[in-house]
Amino acid sequence: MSALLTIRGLHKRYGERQLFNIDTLTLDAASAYVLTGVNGAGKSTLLRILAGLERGDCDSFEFDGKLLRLHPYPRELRCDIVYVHQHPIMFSTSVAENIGFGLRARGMHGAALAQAVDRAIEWAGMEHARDTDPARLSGGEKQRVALARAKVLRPRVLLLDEPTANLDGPAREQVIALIPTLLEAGTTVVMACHDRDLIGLPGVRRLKLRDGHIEYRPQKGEHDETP
Ligand SMILES: Nc1ncnc2c1ncn2[C@@H]1O[C@H](COP(=O)(O)OP(=O)(O)OP(=O)(O)O)[C@@H](O)[C@H]1O
Repeated sequence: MSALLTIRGLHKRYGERQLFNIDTLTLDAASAYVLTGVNGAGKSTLLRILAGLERGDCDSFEFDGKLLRLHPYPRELRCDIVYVHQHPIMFSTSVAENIGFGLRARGMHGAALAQAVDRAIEWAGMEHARDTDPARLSGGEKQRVALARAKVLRPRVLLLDEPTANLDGPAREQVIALIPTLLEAGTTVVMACHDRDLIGLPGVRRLKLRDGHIEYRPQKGEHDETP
């Protein structure tokens, strides 16, 4: 496995409070991780820093073999690293428009755009709501549209912030079922979560944010049983 992203000395402060000071964070290409930690440990903040949505400082930052700065955040990384919020915000247009928005912004149009949107809608199982205003969707459907909207951009890294939070029953299971297909596409996926079913997905490695540091944990079921 080769490292896609390596950050050394990643630190974040809010005023006097040091939220974390991570020696080394390494994400391999085409790999899946869960990021666990107690409420307030800084999981969302870490993902948002990696996506350039929040400022973080570090000693060195390497992505795909290139040494980059974390701040100001490199423009080209916005295509490669995509963050999906646990309560995604969408335009009050249609599911199809929302999924196509990022591709249009990148210059795709015509048949290629229509085909990519169709495939993403099918992948998310949202054919029934293609022309529906996302405001009318259930929480699980919104999350699936948000995943499709991110996947269609074909990022190298997808950062999912509590993708199953506030979902239960079939809605939760449908979202969990989509995750392995993201991995098959060769994307590196990092999921901040407390969901044992996500943590237990085959091949998913565990990172735990504790006391401001990252602990690399064995995969579920391999060496220990701690959550
Ligand atoms: N803009 C901000 N200013 C000051 N403190 C902040 C700010 N944003 C987040 N925090 C604090 O940083 C800490 C980490 O927040 P974060 O949302 O990253 O944690 P988390 O591990 O994702 O928590 P949860 O599991 O509850 O979602 C929290 O104590 C939060 O209150």
